[in-house]
Amino acid sequence: MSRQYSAKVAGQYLGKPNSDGRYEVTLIKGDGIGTEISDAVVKIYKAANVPIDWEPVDVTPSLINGVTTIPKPAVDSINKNMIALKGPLATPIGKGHQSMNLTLRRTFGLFANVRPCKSIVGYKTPYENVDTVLIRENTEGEYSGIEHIIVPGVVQSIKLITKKASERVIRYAFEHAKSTGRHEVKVVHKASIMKLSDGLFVQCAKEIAKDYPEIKVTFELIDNTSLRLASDPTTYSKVVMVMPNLYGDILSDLSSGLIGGLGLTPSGNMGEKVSIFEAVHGSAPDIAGKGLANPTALLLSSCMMLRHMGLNKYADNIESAVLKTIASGPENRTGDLRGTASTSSFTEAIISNL
Ligand SMILES: NC(=O)C1=CN([C@@H]2O[C@H](COP(=O)(O)OP(=O)(O)OC[C@H]3O[C@@H](n4cnc5c(N)ncnc54)[C@H](O)[C@@H]3O)[C@@H](O)[C@H]2O)C=CC1
Ligand SMILES: O=C(O)CCC(=O)C(=O)O
Repeated sequence: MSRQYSAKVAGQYLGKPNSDGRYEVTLIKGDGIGTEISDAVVKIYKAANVPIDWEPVDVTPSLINGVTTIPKPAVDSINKNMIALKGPLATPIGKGHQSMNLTLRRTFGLFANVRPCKSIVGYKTPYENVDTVLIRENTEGEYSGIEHIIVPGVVQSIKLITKKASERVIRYAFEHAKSTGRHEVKVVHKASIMKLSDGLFVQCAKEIAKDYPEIKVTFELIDNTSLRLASDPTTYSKVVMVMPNLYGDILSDLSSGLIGGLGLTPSGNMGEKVSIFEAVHGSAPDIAGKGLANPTALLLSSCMMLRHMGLNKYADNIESAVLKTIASGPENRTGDLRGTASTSSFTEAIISNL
């Protein structure tokens, strides 16, 4: 029943267990539904006897010299453990501090955001056998945060694309394809319009592809990819998609919609030394505090994390229990999956299926 959500290709996990064979993992519970879904993960890990001790940290942002900054104890904990599980962090719209999600990715050089999306057996949607893998450049592009007011009523936002960041995420995508048996890397872009920025991304891919003659490389305009994903996602089943930041953000939400929504899709932010695993979704303020949140996406992200740490048997056990629970019927599913379960009754059902 294992779905093998794995992201083990970039920097290897260098953490070591203590003398009792246990690992320390930094836990950022997050905002909105973050506490509810993180508590579900902690409870399930305890029941599954996963040899992990959580180190919870606070990432409330502070502005130091006008720069959004992560509290030092959180930075120290992540640097020490080299691995973290993160709930969603809310970002104010059109004002306020910069995104802490992006700040974490930049601070720890988490250059590749791996977002797999696979149909859940037993939960029917109009799309069957979805099995996509999308890798999003995670440190620059449209999310560089370089914006100016030129004159009132005219603003400029700079999309920064560098050879260095493009090359490392594209190489990661080829390595990922190689290690997971996917035979094609599809570079998603809009170089017809952004001839220089996306053009550089495409050019880097053409160069790197020469090092991987066994992997086919193809190129597709982002608008075409959106159409084809919504028409027949199975054509992407043997493919690893790689793309600049914003495209990856949008296409991964679109992909979630194909299999039942944001409550289901995991991700891993991969760096050379540190990696942080989190759901694709945000803090869901519309359902926060109501016991309605689906913890599946964070749980599957944690399974990616366990496999990155080499703790595969625990990942398999938890993942199987989650999928079995969802397949067992609407009374054991949360409302986003047209079910009647609360976060806590869903969590108990998973525990009984471990
Ligand atoms: N990586 C992160 O931490 C991310 C954070 N955000 C932040 O989250 C906040 C809210 O953003 P939204 O646009 O509302 O997106 P969202 O992903 O929080 O919610 C979109 C819709 O999906 C539902 N949903 C999401 N996760 C769910 C879950 N686990 N179970 C059941 N339903 C779920 C929500 O109820 C809502 O209807 C914003 O402040 C945004 O900046 C958004 C995306 C990613
Ligand atoms: O911080 C945010 O709100 C954006 C995060 C984001 O782009 C994502 O995780 O998909």
